[in-house]
Amino acid sequence: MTEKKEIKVGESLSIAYLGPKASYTHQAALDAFRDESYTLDPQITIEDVFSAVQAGKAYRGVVPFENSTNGSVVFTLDLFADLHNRYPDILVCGESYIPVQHCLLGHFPDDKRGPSATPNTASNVIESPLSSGAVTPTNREPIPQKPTARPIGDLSRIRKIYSHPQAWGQCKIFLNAYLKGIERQDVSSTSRAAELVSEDESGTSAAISSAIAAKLFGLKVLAKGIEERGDNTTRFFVIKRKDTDDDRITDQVANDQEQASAEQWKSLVSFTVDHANPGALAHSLSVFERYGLNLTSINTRPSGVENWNYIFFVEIKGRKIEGNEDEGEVNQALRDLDKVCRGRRWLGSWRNRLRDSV
Ligand SMILES: O=C(O)C(=O)C[C@]1(C(=O)O)C=C[C@@H](O)C=C1
Repeated sequence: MTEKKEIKVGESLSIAYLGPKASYTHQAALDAFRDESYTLDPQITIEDVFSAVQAGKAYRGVVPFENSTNGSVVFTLDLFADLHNRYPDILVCGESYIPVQHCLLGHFPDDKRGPSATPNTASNVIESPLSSGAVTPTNREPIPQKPTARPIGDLSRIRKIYSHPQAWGQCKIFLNAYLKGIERQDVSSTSRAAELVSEDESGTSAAISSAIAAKLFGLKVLAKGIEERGDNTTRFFVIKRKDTDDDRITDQVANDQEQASAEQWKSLVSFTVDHANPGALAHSLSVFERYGLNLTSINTRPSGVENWNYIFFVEIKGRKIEGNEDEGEVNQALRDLDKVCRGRRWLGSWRNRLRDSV
């Protein structure tokens, strides 16, 4: 996806993304903003991306939203839930699908590293899933899955693995088979994990990250394609501030090209319901059916108001038309939703990119 923008001579627009360089979000940012007039600006956390866009320091932001194997990125959903009203002007204005092939990155034993780089003799280090019992049927897993990837190097010295929390769930089978019981540490991104391992003098840590990160941080690929599904894909959102000047231009151009194809668009809305009222959620969802709007995803997060109350995120096929609140199916559905839900927040419309990439 490539965004259009009004080009002002000499101006470089900043795109905030979850960094450091070589994160999957970096790849998504490169995919969405190919034009050289954009400057990609790595941030430490997903929240920093929201803050930079909300504060107007960044023209756009790129954040992970969901993974095809491991589901929603809850950090991002919580920022959209915005329980403390810190990001009132953030809207989604684009999406990007990036195939995610994870590698285990680390050091080979012959790397010149510190004295502690001695083999880990802990009995819980599994060298082969086939001989180790890791694929033995159990009550919990009667048909155990075998990892599709095998280590290229020796993993016996690894004592700690770093990665982004989303990655663990995408590589469960490999980790269970070859690195069961090894300490795992969550870090802010997979490329940050690679950076930390590159700084580890002992040579006994590893990262789940990308092959690009291996090159950037000078690490060895100890195993490749360790995700459990070959079609593993993460979806990223491009976010903007709702009052960004260039939107009018972007939307206008898009409008001319696609007047008749609301199907080509997706929209996100969040709402809360009165949990004491039976049917409150069903009534809220029925407004989309009423206007023939197909739902493409539903998520929930705790509402922050009361335990066991939720904020619902609904994604639909269709586009909100700005200006005239009574025009178009999405506008009408939102008007009806306001009558049945407790509170609602509009979170944007953007071009559907699913068919472009997978
Ligand atoms: O850590 C990164 O490299 C990211 O860009 C984040 C992220 C995510 O949050 O889903 C992106 C893609 C992968 O699914 C794993 C991690």
